[in-house]
Amino acid sequence: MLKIGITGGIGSGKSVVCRLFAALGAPVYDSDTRAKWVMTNDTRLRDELLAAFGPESFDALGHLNRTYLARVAFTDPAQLARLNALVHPAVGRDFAQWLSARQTEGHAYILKEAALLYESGAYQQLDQIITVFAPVAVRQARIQTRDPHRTADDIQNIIGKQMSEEEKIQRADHVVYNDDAHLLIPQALELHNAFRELAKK
Ligand SMILES: CC(C)(COP(=O)(O)OP(=O)(O)OC[C@H]1O[C@@H](n2cnc3c(N)ncnc32)[C@H](O)[C@@H]1O)[C@@H](O)C(=O)NCCC(=O)NCCS
Ligand SMILES: Nc1ncnc2c1ncn2[C@@H]1O[C@H](COP(=O)(O)OP(=O)(O)OP(=O)(O)O)[C@@H](O)[C@H]1O
Repeated sequence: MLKIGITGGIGSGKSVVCRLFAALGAPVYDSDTRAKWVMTNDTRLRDELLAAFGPESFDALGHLNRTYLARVAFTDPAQLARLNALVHPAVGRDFAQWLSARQTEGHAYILKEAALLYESGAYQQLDQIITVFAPVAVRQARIQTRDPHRTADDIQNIIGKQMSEEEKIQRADHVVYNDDAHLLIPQALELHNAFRELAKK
């Protein structure tokens, strides 16, 4: 079973592309979603987050205070590094459990979606990497529509904390162009068929 990574900057369209692969039957692990799940449900990690970032990290109902953590982490590289150092290993363990459960289901390949595949080092455990590309202006417009609470500065702040699209394109095995100038479904179908063929070897 092939392990395929899919990455791309904020708003590039990773999740949309992953939904296409899911429609074709591929299991998808969404690191962003699972990161929030482990931050809320892994008691050891919760305690570490509370110790590192204070009681504001969670609301009275025990839900992650994402706005607070985003403000702390995305405006201070040292705090972001601290958050990543706590969260990424927990996501790595969670992914390993998810992956072992997929091994016996007969899939040709699985997808691991993560904005930070290269930055977190997670790419080293994967067979091939797809990066989803969209011009920064397209990405900013998409995020301002999807996340009205994020200002242009907020988005720029996050973009500045992620590897450049150019470097991701250089390092990736495949690029999906999600720039409003290329159709997505043919690109996903072509990769789906290529991975199925590769898995037979
Ligand atoms: C700081 C948090 C709580 C903010 O949550 P919020 O819902 O506001 O933002 P969300 O998670 O949707 O992320 C917004 C955008 O920032 C990007 N992003 C998320 N974490 C990081 C990070 N550590 N470094 C750079 N970009 C990041 C995502 O790709 C996304 O495009 C959350 O991003 C977080 O816990 N990040 C640290 C854990 C992490 O690295 N997750 C990413 C995959 S493992
Ligand atoms: N080709 C497209 N045409 C129109 N809207 C799109 C297209 N691709 C993505 N979008 C929209 O842009 C927004 C960002 O897409 P998506 O959530 O897939 O990006 P992402 O890379 O997963 O972002 P993040 O890193 O923030 O999770 C979403 O609202 C999505 O519906």
